This record gives sequence, C-alpha cells and structure tokens, in this order.
Amino acid sequence: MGSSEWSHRSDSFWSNDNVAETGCLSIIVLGASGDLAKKKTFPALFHLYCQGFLPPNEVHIFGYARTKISDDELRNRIRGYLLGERSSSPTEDVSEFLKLVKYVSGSYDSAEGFQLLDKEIAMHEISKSSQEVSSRRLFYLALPPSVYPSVCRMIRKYCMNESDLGGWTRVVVEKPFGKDLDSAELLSSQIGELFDEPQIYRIDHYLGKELVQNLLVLRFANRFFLPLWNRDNIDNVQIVFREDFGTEGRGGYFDEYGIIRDIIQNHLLQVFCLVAMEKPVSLKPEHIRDEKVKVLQSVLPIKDEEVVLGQYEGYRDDPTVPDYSNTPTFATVILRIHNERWEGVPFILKAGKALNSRKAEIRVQFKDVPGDIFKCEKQGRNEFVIRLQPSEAMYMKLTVKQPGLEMSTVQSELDLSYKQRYQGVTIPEAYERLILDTIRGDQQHFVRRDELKAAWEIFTPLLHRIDNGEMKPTPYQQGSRGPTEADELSAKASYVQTHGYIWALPPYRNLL
Ligand SMILES: NC(=O)C1=CN([C@@H]2O[C@H](COP(=O)(O)OP(=O)(O)OC[C@H]3O[C@@H](n4cnc5c(N)ncnc54)[C@H](OP(=O)(O)O)[C@@H]3O)[C@@H](O)[C@H]2O)C=CC1
Ligand SMILES: O=C1O[C@H](COP(=O)(O)O)[C@@H](O)[C@H](O)[C@H]1O
Repeated sequence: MGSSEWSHRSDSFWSNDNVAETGCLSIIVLGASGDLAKKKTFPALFHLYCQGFLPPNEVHIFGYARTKISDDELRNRIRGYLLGERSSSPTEDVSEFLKLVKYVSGSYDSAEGFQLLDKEIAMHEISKSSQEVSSRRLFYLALPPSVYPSVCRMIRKYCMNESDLGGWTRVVVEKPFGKDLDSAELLSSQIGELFDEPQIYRIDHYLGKELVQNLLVLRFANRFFLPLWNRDNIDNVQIVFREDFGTEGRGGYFDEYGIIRDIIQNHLLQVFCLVAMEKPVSLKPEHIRDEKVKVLQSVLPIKDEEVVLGQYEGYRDDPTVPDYSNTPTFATVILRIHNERWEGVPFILKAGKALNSRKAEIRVQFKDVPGDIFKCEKQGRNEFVIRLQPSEAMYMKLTVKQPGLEMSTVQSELDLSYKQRYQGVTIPEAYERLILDTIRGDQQHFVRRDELKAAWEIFTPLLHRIDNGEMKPTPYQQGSRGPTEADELSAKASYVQTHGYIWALPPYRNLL
C-alpha cells in the first residue's frame, strides 16, 4: 500500500471555518526591488501559480517600491529566481506567470504612489470581471519594519478593498517586528489602529517548515509520546540553528539586530512553543495560539550565567558593521518553564552564523535508565531528534544489542528520513505554504499580538544588557562550533553528548 493510501485528510482537521472564495485577488509585494521579494516572495507565488492556487483569470500581482524600473525590468530581476531547485515547472509557466506581474513605483509615505497603486489594482479588478464581484487585496510588506507604520497608513487611506460585495484587505508583515518590548508594542498599536487583528499576518517562516508543522501531529496524534513528554522522562531539550555562512551583504541590517532578534526571539521561540505547549482544545488557530501564549508566559527570567554570546572573527571587516560592534552572531540561551510539565528541564536554544555546518534541529534528550543492568550509559542516552533542515528527518537514538554472538550493546536509531520514505513528494517551501494560508484566511501559523508581546517580554531584559555593553560576545573562529563556553554551558545544563556516534544517511539512500 502506498503512503498516499494511508493518508487521511479530514475536513475538520484542516478547516478553519473559511469557505473557498472567488473573485479578483490582487497580491501586492511592497519592497519588490529587495532581497526577500526576489528570493522568497515571488518564487513562492510562482510555485503557487504552477499548482493552480493562483488562477490567471482571478489573480494579478503588483510589485511596489521606490526604485524606478519598468514592468519588464522587475520581471527580468525576478525571472532567474523563480525556478530555484524545483526545475520541474516548464519555462512557459515562467513566462505566463510573469505576464501577471506589474510594477508600480512610489514612495512609502506619500499619497501619490498609493493612489496610483490603487488605480492599477482597481483597473485589474474591473478587467478581470464583467460584473462587480468581491475583491481580495493582499499586501505583503517585504520591507524594513521602520516603514511599516507609514505604509500601513497609506494602504488604509488609499488602497482598501471597497467592494460592498465582500472580499477583504489583509497585510502580511515580516520579522523582526520591533526591537524590544516597547518598540514592538508601539508598532503593534500603530498597525492595530489601522487594521483588525484578523487582517494582520505576522509571518515567521519557520512556522511554514514541514517538520515544524508536523510537531503538533507528532506530539498529539501519537500515543507513545504522550506519557513521555514531561519532566519525569525528558532531561533536556535543545533547539539549534546553525549556518555555515556569515552575514554576507546583510551586515548593516544584522548589526542592528543580532542573532537573538534575528533567529532566537522568533524562529527558535516558535519552535520552542510547539515543543513545550499543552494540548490545544482543537486545531482552531485561536486555540493553538492560546496555548503558545500560556507557555511563553510561564518562562522564567533568563539568568546571565545561562547565556553564552559569541561573535565570529572577521564579522567587523564588513564595511557596514561598526569597528566596535558588540553584536552577537552566536548565542546559547537556556529557557526554563515554571509549570507542572517542565519544571527543572532546560530548553537550550542555540543559534549561530559562520559555524561548521548548516542545520536546524530539535533534540529531545531523555533521562538515563534507572538501575541500568547493561552499564550502557556511556554509549549515550535515548534521544529523539527532529531534523528541520537540511534533509528533513526524525530519528530516535536508542540502545540495541550489538548483532552477533556477544551480549553487548550499541547505539542505533529508528529512522524516518523524508527523502527515502516520501520519494517523489515535493516538500513545499515555507513561504509558499504561508502565503497560501494568508489567501485562505488561516492564521494558525502566524504570530498573534499577545504572543509577540510575551516573546519580547522574555528577551528584552537580556537584549538591553547586550545593547548597553554589559554583556559581551566571545570571539570564535569562522567554521567552528562557536565559543567553547557554549558546549560547557550545555553540559552544565546536563546535556550529554554521544561521542563516537553520528547519525548518517545510509549509503543505500543514494537518492539523496
Ligand atoms: N532577506 C531575507 O532573507 C529575509 C528578510 N526578512 C525581512 O523581510 C523584510 C525585507 O527584507 P529584505 O528584502 O532583505 O530587505 P531589503 O533591504 O532588500 O529591502 C527591501 C526593499 O525595501 C526598500 N528599502 C530598503 N531600505 C529602506 C529604508 N531604509 N527605507 C525605506 N525603504 C527601504 C528598498 O526598496 P526601494 O528602495 O526600491 O524602495 C528595498 O529594495 C525585512 O523586514 C527583513 O527583516 C525576513 C526573513 C529573511
Ligand atoms: O529569518 C532569517 O532566516 C534565515 C534562515 O532561514 P532558513 O529558512 O534558511 O533557515 C537567516 O539566514 C536570516 O539571517 C534570518 O533573517
């Protein structure tokens, strides 16, 4: 039986009470001249188009930015990024998709540009239907957060969907949403005065990753995890992000934010929520987000001695980075949850740039077996590892009898490697999934305002101490594991590294 025959996708599982909508859909990418737009937003739209989610008789895509370029110049800028690694789409699809893309140039704070944009959108809406139908307008802010308030004001004033026949206006905002608790709250209230919460989609692309989306299913649809997922059995949890390249052309942006704001406060904390939260009442977005808020509010203040900061050597050579920069490019931070399930279990959040590998994973390490009769603790503990990227996988490290005549033990694994198990299945890009959710009106995988506030509450005191120079990063070599103090901190938090065992993709999986 093929895996598709086993799959079960009930309506109640996925539905969010929204009915399929029709009518004109205008997707407006603000900041269309930028890095995110060309690398992520337009390619995601292209893949949605290829899969039939953006029917050409309903959809038009507008790029908007200050740069003065023509429609064709924008198309030429993005063309090369559309196919990416997924070469299965024919090149005719690229040309057909690009015909849907138009460009409007204007500033982010003047009426003129937005009035012109509104006119173009309205013309498209009229051209796509002979009669008045509902209109849907999705504004994607691929822009620095400093311009969000003025852009939102302009959209509110000049570009709202005005059809009496239904439809909607939604805005998608990128991270980093604020720099600390106060600035995030200010930004939230500025945007909150203009749009209702159901219209605002705070995107965190880690929530669109396949194995992050799998966390709820894994935890709450599998009987054997339920009794184990607590302080009685789990010793520590690591949530790790590593990149094997530095800030590369984004030094100016990065130096203002640093690794905690860039990765930990959002991407890793979202993963943390899904690993640690209680079971939601249902899969309704509000039920899930209620549980995420609760677990965030149960996090204890971070202790200085449970933080290690690092900065890679050569980071300050970037001309856009100040010579005296105190910005961490690496951090390990231990979070502790004050509740019945997790009291005493350290959650080790680690992120770094310019390290020795690129990967993101969750590592749940179990306690030692009490009264061990095999004397096998030294070989390593049970671990459940969820590899988010690259090569999505889940594996469970466990002790087995060494095959052969002797009674000895060895570390092995139960392994679910996606490329092997789901051959021929294309895993969608995170942005593709999330943009589709915004069109469908599903906020489950987006960050709610109170969730964001709770997230900033956790990190703001630490961030202020770093900003004030009270805590300094330790230099580390590019291509290393980061500062040695980070491994020492993990060991102090009772993480036991398994020496001499490395999970590998077995050779028969030459598909990889
Ligand atoms: N790039 C990435 O990989 C990721 C980015 N993000 C977030 O997405 C958003 C956009 O990122 P990215 O595309 O890299 O940013 P860019 O620096 O490329 O900026 C996007 C566009 O915004 C305009 N712009 C840039 N700086 C300013 C400014 N100071 N004032 C007004 N307009 C400005 C420029 O367009 P023009 O001058 O033509 O108007 C630029 O092309 C940011 O919030 C970022 O944090 C999130 C995840 C990953
Ligand atoms: O948001 C960001 O994410 C990327 C890493 O994303 P990934 O999907 O490739 O893991 C990171 O490089 C960037 O600094 C950060 O802003």
